[in-house]
Amino acid sequence: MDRGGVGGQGVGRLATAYGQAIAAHREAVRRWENARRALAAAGPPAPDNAELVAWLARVAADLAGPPPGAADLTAAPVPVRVGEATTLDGGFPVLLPLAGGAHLAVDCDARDPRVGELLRAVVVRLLAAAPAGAVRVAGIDTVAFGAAFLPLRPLLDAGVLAPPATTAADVAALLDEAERHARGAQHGAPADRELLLLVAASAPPPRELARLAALTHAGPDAAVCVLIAGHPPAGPGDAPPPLGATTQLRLNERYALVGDPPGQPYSADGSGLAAAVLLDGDPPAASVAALGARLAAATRRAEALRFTDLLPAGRWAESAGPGLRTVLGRAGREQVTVAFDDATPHWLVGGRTGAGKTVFLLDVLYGLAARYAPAELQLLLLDFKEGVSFTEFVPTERDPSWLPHARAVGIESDREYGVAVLRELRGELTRRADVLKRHGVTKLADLPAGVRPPRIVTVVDEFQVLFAGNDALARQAVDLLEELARKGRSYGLHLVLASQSTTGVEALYGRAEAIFGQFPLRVALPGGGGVLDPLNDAAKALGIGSAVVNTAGGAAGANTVVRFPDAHAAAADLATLRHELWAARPAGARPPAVFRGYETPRLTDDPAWAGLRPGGDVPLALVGRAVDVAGSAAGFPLDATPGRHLAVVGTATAGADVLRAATLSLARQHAPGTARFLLAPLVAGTAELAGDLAMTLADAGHPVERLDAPALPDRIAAVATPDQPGASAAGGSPAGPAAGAPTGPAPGSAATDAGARSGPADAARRTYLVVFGVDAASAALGATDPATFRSGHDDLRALLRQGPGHGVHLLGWWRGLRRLAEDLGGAQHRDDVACLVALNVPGADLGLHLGVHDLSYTPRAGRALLVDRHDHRVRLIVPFVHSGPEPDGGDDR
Ligand SMILES: Nc1ncnc2c1ncn2[C@@H]1O[C@H](COP(=O)(O)OP(=O)(O)OP(=O)(O)O)[C@@H](O)[C@H]1O
Repeated sequence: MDRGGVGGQGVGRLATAYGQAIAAHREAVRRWENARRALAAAGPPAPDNAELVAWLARVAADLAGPPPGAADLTAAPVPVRVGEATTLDGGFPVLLPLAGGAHLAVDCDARDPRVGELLRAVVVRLLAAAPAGAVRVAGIDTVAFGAAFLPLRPLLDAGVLAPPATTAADVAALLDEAERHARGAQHGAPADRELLLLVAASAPPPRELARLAALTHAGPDAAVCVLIAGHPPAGPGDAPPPLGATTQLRLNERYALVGDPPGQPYSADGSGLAAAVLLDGDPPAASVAALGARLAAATRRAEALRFTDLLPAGRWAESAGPGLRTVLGRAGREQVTVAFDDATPHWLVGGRTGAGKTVFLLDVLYGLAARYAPAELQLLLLDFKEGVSFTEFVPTERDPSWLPHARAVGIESDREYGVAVLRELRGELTRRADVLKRHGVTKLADLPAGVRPPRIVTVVDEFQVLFAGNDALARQAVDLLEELARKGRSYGLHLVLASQSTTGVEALYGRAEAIFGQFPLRVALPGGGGVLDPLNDAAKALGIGSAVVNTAGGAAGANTVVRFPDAHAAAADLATLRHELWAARPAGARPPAVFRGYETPRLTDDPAWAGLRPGGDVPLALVGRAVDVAGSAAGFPLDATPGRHLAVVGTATAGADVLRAATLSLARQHAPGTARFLLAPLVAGTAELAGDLAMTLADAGHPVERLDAPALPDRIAAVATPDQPGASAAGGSPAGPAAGAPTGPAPGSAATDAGARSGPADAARRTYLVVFGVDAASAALGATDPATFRSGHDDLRALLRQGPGHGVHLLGWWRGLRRLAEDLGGAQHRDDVACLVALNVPGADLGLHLGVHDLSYTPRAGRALLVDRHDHRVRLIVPFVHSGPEPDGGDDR
């Protein structure tokens, strides 16, 4: 049994001593030393034996070292038992160095049952030696279709063993993954390395074998350990690729012959261990099951991602100067950080509905808000769909807290709101460009900390809605988006565009590339592969709670699969954090401006209402809330210019509400007795509203008259021109209350008469003629006076042109554009009513009436278009509605 240089007698004694030592780990070193001393006493050891002694001593020391489950398999090889050597003096365990850059090859494949058993035993021992989660196993079995791995089923169930690769394509994909793993490990921090144990139960085809062989040369930093069976193959053929750092086993009928382990040879001449080895059999099924259960439990524990894991140790501790960063989740055991910076200034996020888009955004937004103070970060949050994505961040009756970074939040937004947000951002961009210029720098990051404005992250959920109309509004959105995407990077303006569908986005007038080329960071949630390159199908296999994060514009090969925690399931943590941040808000911080698409605003709830008081120069007729970022009140100043009248147009009954809001807001700007109101409820259903309105106005001390259609022409004639009797405001000898009028001139009106006659330009002396359904009076207005040949229409037109000059304004609701145009006397007179609120009027008709060819307006419930022909303002508004209790007129100031 004397094979090579290891002397049989000496080895026998050493082995016996070592065999006993291994049985009692803690005793190993001491006994080994005893054995060595005994050997030394017997004479100088042969050089070969000295090496064996050294190596076995180290093995023994190792065994006495880390307890099971604690070995670091990527730092250095660990001794793993493969069987028992038999000598004349008895047996001793054979331990081979594996992992830490050392590998194993067996010349027979797993069709020899001993090989399968050996591979499984080694897999189990390596897994048992390392901490849970530190080893991942991938199997290759192209010969027996994975049969070699069947007994390891509990490990498969535990998620530490991948389903074996059984076809050439599977093997190629597995090697791709292994090579990526190796590259990642080589560039990653040593502490984060996970060992990939590649187990080939048979040698793969030559190409793949060459790749497998290359991995054995990659060194310990690659964190790969290869166990390959069927190598080198028996029989003739091309020389197989040489393996690096590998212990080679050869099987004969009964035994295995063990080659020299890498770096720790048994022999001087490469002949290996001079003892036949009986390989270990399968590990007991119960042990495999127990190991699987232990690893599965540990994996569950390790993988339980909590929302709080995303948060930093301290709040608002980071500077946004170089960019914004937050932890999104984990890839394997590694934390994944995402950034808004020069490399990834904008993000594109895709995922089918229910894929976790809202959760993803909440994770990111709260993660950022916890890291950066509001002076470093602001948020504009815009959602186009029905849902609750961003309601978190705004105060409600139940929870008054808000996220202090949120500047504006749009919930179920209109496209117009979206464009308003983009316009606001462009304004910000221009302002920032000035600041940068003044400081002689080209990037926000280069500004001194004291003057550096916050970075602004704008999230647009379901952004494709912006382009849905293929109209002027869509074109504006595209223009704005392109400019912001292009320039935002330098100015600290970042965009997150999220969508459940990128179809329609292609129709970006050929500018999709120009826009999305500026979005290097792509996040594909389940069903969101559309944001990746067409050749990149990494999103196909995603489950809820994971995403492909790609920093190369979606290109294949730059994917990281990230798991992120379920923010919905951590509502209490979110609320705690929000309250904490809210409590820390800077003094004077204001809650975000909120636009809720479904809301029906009431005049008396609007902050502008509270600010109205008598004494201003030009009274303002408020009609609704603008669809803009600030949610400002929308209205018309009614000054002395000809044409300062209000026409509300459309059949929608909201027309009456708009007139009511305009009337009440005007009344609030007049001291009692300085304005009078002539109310003509001509449309069925408006009498009650006019009655209530009259009562409210009278309670506030304003003279009110009610008119019916027949009385209207005379009153119009009376107030149309300054020289008409009764033209002046505040009860200047009105014809008396019309039928059913509840009030006459208010008490005290006589006292104001003198003032009313003091001059037509006196803004404090006004008459407001409020007609609910001017079109209903067309017969009465059309009638001609047989003596003068003047019709009511002539007087109406005189009023429109001359009335404002002496304080008389018409507030009229027409139910059709044609009637309005007719009453005005044709298109050339359209400026005679300069203030228009269009309700359900087709956009094309409105454009025609106004002489504006590219007017984009789609009539819909709860929206109106405000047009002021004098200052060329056209904007979408949400008209004030009348519901609930009456306001209390002008007395509650
Ligand atoms: N990381 C996660 N882990 C576990 N469950 C998750 C995770 N992310 C999301 N979910 C679950 O998936 C469901 C859908 O999530 P979410 O509301 O974010 O989807 P969405 O894409 O915004 O849907 P929609 O577009 O229809 O509003 C929720 O029930 C949520 O709890």
